Amino acid sequence: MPLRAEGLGKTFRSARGAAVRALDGIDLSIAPGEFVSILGPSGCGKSTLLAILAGLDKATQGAAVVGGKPVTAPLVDAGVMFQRDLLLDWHTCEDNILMQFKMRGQPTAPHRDRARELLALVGMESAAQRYPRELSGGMRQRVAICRALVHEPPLLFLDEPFGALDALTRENLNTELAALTAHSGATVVFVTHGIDEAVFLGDRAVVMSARPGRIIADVRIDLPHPRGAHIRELPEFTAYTARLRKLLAHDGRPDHREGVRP
Ligand SMILES: Nc1ncnc2c1ncn2[C@@H]1O[C@H](COP(=O)(O)OP(=O)(O)OP(=O)(O)O)[C@@H](O)[C@H]1O
Repeated sequence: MPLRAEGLGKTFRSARGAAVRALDGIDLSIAPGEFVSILGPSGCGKSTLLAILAGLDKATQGAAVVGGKPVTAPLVDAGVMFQRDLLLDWHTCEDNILMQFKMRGQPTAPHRDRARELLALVGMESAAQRYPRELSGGMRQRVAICRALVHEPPLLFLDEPFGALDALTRENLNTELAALTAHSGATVVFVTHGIDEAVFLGDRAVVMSARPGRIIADVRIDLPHPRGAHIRELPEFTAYTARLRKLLAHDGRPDHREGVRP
């Protein structure tokens, strides 16, 4: 499903009434099936942008448009995943996944096989009847991925889903997510602080400036699919990460410190 931000801006009112301009003039167009990573300094408005695109928050300027229609309410078809997995500790992993259907007032039985299939795809088949509290952080995020995908959403919004995990688990989950999203054909918006995972997963990496967040670069990641672990060994991979690191470090400005000795 195609997704657009048109001149999107957001100003918050702080508790004391001061204006906090989080986003300014965001224009972004995402094609169906595209995976777009969003990078930017802390507090630049990445989560706010994601929330507006998903219909969880409202823009104060411009609009989010999904499938040709302005977004005015939470997108019920979308899959979402956050840094905190938000699994319900009193339900089994399988029932957490099936919550997608319960929440929509739909029967869960027809989807039980699919839930198990997804768990197997992320190496968690033995966890179906276990409770989230018995699992490690990485295992919980695997269950959360299954929950975000089980209803086959045409859109997926991921806000730093692996931010709290160790580097190796994160790399493994990146590989699994690449395979799952390539297979599902979903349009994905992925907010991250991780330059490596932005490149590894993305068809594009969008870089935002410090607040108010504006788009300062939109880099097409021309790496082959399917994205397996070998991708990280390619010289092009390193070239992309170096380029993005530079853009983030300089916030899109020329390096004024060039030639300045410490
Ligand atoms: N409800 C709110 N009320 C007031 N200000 C807010 C609110 N939500 C976010 N902000 C402010 O808007 C700015 C953007 O926040 P946002 O969480 O979108 O940034 P971010 O890029 O996702 O940050 P991080 O990378 O640290 O998660 C921040 O300055 C934040 O303090």
